[in-house]
Amino acid sequence: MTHSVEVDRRNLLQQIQERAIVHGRVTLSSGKEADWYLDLRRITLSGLAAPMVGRVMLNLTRDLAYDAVGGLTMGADPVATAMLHAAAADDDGPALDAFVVRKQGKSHGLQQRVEGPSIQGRRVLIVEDTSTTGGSALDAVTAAREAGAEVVAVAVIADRATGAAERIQADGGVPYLWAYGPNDLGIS
Ligand SMILES: O=P(O)(O)OC[C@H]1O[C@H](OP(=O)(O)OP(=O)(O)O)[C@H](O)[C@@H]1O
Ligand SMILES: O=C(O)c1cc(=O)[nH]c(=O)[nH]1
Repeated sequence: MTHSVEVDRRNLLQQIQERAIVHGRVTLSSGKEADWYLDLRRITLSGLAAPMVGRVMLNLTRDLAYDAVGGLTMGADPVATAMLHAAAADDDGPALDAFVVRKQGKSHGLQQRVEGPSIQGRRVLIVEDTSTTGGSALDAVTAAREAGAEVVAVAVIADRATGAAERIQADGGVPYLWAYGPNDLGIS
């Protein structure tokens, strides 16, 4: 089956608006306070929406050359695997591996921080479900570089327009792409 990028983008946005936006006072990962929250796990772990996430994120990053995708567990994990499956479903496109960056290195087993097929010497994309300060994505950028990868960019489903773009570009030295911003989501 072929999928229209515009239809996917529209349908995914509708899913996010209907199911993931939560209004109310919340404390964020960074310790900052906010008046709204995006629970994108309701989207990336949805059987209906996850395939759209994969296709929209592949399309968003179509001009970049990379062959593995991952980020800081756990928000990034279903984004990366959605992209892996979307790439696998496309007979014309190249295969894509996924990887998981642990929040801390493991102290037993192989004691790795980055799990999955080796990313050493490979061009990789760092993903997130959403970014606020960009700190989680930057943590993953650093871990991927320490594992020997070349990071080509960071891409997120939804950006909150709270400084992540500037920080990732300045401190990470890579482009930052997002599929939807607050205006798209209807939040200001
Ligand atoms: O840009 P930042 O300020 O780093 O915030 C964004 C991060 O916050 C959320 O994860 P959270 O830390 O809640 O952990 P989780 O992925 O384990 O749910 C989200 O999935 C991002 O990883
Ligand atoms: O900054 C965060 O922690 C954060 C913001 C948001 O909207 N959604 C989320 O899962 N985390």
